[in-house]
Amino acid sequence: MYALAPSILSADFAALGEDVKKVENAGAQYLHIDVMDGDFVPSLSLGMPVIRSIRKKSDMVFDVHLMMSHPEPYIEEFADCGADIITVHAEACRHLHRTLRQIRDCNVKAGVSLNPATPLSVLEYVLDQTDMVLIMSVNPGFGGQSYIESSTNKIWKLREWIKREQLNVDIEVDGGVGLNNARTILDAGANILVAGSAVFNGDCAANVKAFLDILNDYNE
Ligand SMILES: O=C(CO)[C@@H](O)[C@H](O)COP(=O)(O)O
Repeated sequence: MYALAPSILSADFAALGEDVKKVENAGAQYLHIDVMDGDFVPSLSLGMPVIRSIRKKSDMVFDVHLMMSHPEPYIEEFADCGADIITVHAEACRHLHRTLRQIRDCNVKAGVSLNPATPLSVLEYVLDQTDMVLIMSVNPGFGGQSYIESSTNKIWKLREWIKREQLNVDIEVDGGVGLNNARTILDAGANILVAGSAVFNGDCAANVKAFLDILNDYNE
């Protein structure tokens, strides 16, 4: 399954509910929600009350990306807010294996994210406990950055590994994803594209449709 996950970090926060409806009505399947703590990343974004509010307005898959140091005490509450997938950073968890179990115990899919400098090897003993790997293709914290080219090779290697082990793990890519590089990223083996500025800058319905046209070629 191939999907688009518009990142609300680039939405208009004064009209967030409307922006969410726009991308949902245009056919986006996932909604990427970045939670930033000002410690793991040098920025702050939004938290549980916002997620609860938009959950009432949307049936999309809520893909909650915790860019937080030590997220463990908050997992249950994010699940209760309506997250369908909770992704934590390998770099931010003291006991990653335990945290992934904790997420799955909430009946939510468990994702692991890797910063650009983090090697795939940190996944060696947790890949079979993981529903999705989120490859950060920018250093996390801000929208509108340029795609780091070495991410493509990382995606290839991870897809080969998942195939070799016959696992069912999604690969999501986040940062600098646009219509210009979407096919390269999908060809490398990703199946979920996060896009912030490439969706919300300009006509979001038309932008979503342009991404879905590409993704549909892979869904066939
Ligand atoms: O996690 C992040 C940034 O840290 C992202 O989800 C951004 O929101 C992606 O923005 P673009 O690079 O697509 O503008």
